[in-house]
Amino acid sequence: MPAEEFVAGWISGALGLVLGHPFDTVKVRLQTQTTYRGIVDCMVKTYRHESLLGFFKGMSFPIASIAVVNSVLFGVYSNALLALTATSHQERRAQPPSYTHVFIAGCTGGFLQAYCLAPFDLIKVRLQNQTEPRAKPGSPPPRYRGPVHCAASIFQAEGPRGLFRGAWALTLRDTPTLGIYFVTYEWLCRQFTPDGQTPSSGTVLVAGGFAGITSWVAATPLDVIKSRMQMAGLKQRAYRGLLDCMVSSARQEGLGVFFRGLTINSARAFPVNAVTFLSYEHLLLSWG
Ligand SMILES: C[N+](C)(C)CCCC[C@H](N)C(=O)O
Repeated sequence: MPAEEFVAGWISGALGLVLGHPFDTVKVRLQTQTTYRGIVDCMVKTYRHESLLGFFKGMSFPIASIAVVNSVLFGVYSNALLALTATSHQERRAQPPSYTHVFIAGCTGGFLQAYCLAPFDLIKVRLQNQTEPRAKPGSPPPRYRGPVHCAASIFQAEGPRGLFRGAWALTLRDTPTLGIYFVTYEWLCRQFTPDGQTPSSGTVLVAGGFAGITSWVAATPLDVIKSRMQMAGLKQRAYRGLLDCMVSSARQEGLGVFFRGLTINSARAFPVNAVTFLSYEHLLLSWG
């Protein structure tokens, strides 16, 4: 099983992640809290109360973990394509796989990465939603002191299953939308590249960026539900399941609730995925 794809996926995931984290924090807060009037309001309040550091809450952990998850995504994707089409990453420019194969491989990668991602994503969302300013004397300490403490507290209170809260919604979110992700990327690359040639860096940036946006647009409704189910059990109300969360969110807040965070998700998706694909392709090219 070729391993370079896993390593390239890890490095490129980490690079994309740092760039996207501030957007991600604003997104999670907008989706799960009702105190903000919009993106700008949330940014201003976060900056005022918590300084720039507020935007980077919960980042050290994703860097180590979500980057590994990205490596599962790209590694499984590439190896699934190898199994389906008997072509390696290098051979695929000359013999491009069909979009059906790309979609199936993307869904496979998406499905497997969702399981690795679930506990890390839960911890990220919980930490991002702690809006207390850092270490102010006299103020009550935040519930979680950091990622390890957060994981341990959830584990203690709810057992290992607690760490997989929202995992089902996450799997439903990621399986089809990562199929869409790779199909969009491949399709755009092929539009701007003469047959059999390697796409230029500019093409990879644009195709990666739009692949990220398309995939996130499709993923946003379930992203909202996922984040809410992950917060359930804390301040927020508890839901009986995914469907209950969907129905009661829509009843209370209208259908618009499913598009919360769409703008910020898209704004984040472009740079993150442009950089992820560019570094992924470059690393694989340079390793021959
Ligand atoms: C499938 N879904 C849209 C959720 C994610 C697709 C893009 C993944 C990328 N690591 C990012 O964070 O943007």
